[in-house]
Amino acid sequence: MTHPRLEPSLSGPRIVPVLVLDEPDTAVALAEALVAGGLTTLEVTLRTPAALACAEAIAARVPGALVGLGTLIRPEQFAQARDAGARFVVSPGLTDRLAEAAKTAGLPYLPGIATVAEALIAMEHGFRELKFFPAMLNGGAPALRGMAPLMPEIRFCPTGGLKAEHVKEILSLPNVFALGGTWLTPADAIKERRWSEIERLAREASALAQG
Ligand SMILES: O=C(O)C(=O)C[C@H](O)[C@H](O)COP(=O)(O)O
Repeated sequence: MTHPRLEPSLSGPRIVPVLVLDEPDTAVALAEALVAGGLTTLEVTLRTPAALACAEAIAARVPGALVGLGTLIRPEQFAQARDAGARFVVSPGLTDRLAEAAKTAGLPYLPGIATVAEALIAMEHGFRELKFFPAMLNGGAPALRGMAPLMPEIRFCPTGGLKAEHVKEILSLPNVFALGGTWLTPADAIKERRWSEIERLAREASALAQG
């Protein structure tokens, strides 16, 4: 059995800002800047105590944003993500217990893989959309190109070490449906509430992805 997919819900540029958030009002302002810059699919990482509240606030208050939760590393986090209104979920790696929790939650799920063997295990669980992580450490575009003929039904979202200069090459690969990263949301820009700078970074990334 295959799992529900994220790719059909994506709209606009195939770039997913990966967000580390501390407070819901700031999260909403940041998400508004990203959406204004054209990036509408947002991943809130479960790395901070306020992450669930931040994702919930974005889902409720930022029209046009498709919000997911990332960094799910424990099975119970899948139900928490669903209850917070997440439309997709992401993990840095995959275990049997995470796979079962993802199937129960029923949300589109991107399990992280770093090797061919891990991709095959994810396929055995029925997942066809995978996060390739950390992408640049594990070979970047050439590694993805190498995996394409082996498992043509797998669609990847690489993250980890990606910057604006990687966007064009990576999105041109046949087995990549999107890519993600934190480079669009520098921590100092968030801290100093420089929303126009974030909007500009988002607009530049959107143009690269569509060009
Ligand atoms: O595993 C998770 O859920 C993560 O949040 C990992 C992130 O996708 C990367 O850490 C991206 O981070 P950068 O390399 O700074 O772009």
